[in-house]
Amino acid sequence: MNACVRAVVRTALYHGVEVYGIMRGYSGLIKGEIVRLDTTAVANMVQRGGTLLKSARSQKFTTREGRQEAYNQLVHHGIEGLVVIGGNGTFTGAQLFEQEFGIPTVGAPGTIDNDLYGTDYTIGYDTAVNTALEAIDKIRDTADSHDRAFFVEVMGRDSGYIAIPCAIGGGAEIVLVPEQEQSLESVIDMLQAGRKRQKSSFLVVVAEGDEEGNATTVAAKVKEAIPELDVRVTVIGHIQRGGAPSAADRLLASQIGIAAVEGLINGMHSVMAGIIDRKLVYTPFEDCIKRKKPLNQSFMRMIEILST
Ligand SMILES: Nc1ncnc2c1ncn2[C@@H]1O[C@H](COP(=O)(O)OP(=O)(O)OP(=O)(O)O)[C@@H](O)[C@H]1O
Ligand SMILES: O=P(O)(O)OC[C@H]1O[C@](O)(CO)[C@@H](O)[C@@H]1O
Repeated sequence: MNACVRAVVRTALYHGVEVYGIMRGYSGLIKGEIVRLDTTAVANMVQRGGTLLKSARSQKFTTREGRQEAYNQLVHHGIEGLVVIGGNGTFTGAQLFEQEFGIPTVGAPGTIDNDLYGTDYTIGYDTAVNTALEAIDKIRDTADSHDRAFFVEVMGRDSGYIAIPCAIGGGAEIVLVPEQEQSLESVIDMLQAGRKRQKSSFLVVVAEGDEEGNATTVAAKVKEAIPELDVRVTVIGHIQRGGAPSAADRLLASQIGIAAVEGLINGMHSVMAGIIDRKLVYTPFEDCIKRKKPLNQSFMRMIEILST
């Protein structure tokens, strides 16, 4: 996020536009936690994880009264346009806010989950995948030397975008994702088939939102069905949300930050800046919120082939 904030600030200043940072998202907007940002405020930030603006959820912004207070703060500070970084919820709020109060807003896709329509990748996703994969590589050493079956849970809320590259890159036998139904019986069958082929260790990547349950639940059910299997569970957790951003994320965040500000300056509003097939695109919030980014089915096939 920091790399995106930095790009937004520097682009605005480059075009002679005054820029303010709003602390803690809509919550800080309502409370007037608004600070003027100059170029030094974002110096030494491109390589840092997290966000200097902090992050918070705001129940109050979902109410008309809360949004009125937010608007009053913008008027008070003379702010005429907004760049919002976030996911579906952030854009839903921004769209409503713009409809009610006419403040032009451009969005930047900021979530590790990569589940946003209108961009191939979201800011933070590549870093999260690399972090999870690094952990999986280490887990594999134990799986291999101790002949164990590891069930590794990765983040992604209701999506399997993090799980899939982790499964392919981590050499997993099975991946469980919310977008695709896969019965527990089929998981058990695949593990049994592997055992018949004298396979001694297994890696199953489970997206946290999978229909069959989280990694702990799935592992317990598998253990019940195959008691001989030495089963372990690892939940990778919030380390996926932090750390220095990858090169790809720094580049993406910088491109999007520039595009968001230049979009606003050029009169765009209620759109999200994204990159599709390496090209900059602006997608209406309406589509980002309502449409689903389809899962690449060829990736699922790859896992099946590569685990043979
Ligand atoms: N229906 C809505 N109306 C008004 N504001 C909303 C609405 N939904 C969400 N928001 C505002 O947007 C904020 C961010 O939404 P949310 O918590 O869903 O995160 P997000 O942007 O989807 O990112 P992520 O879930 O990936 O962290 C909420 O705290 C809330 O203030
Ligand atoms: O830190 P919290 O509030 O528990 O949220 C965790 C969720 O946020 C994300 O990290 C990003 O949306 C999801 O992958 C995860 O389900």
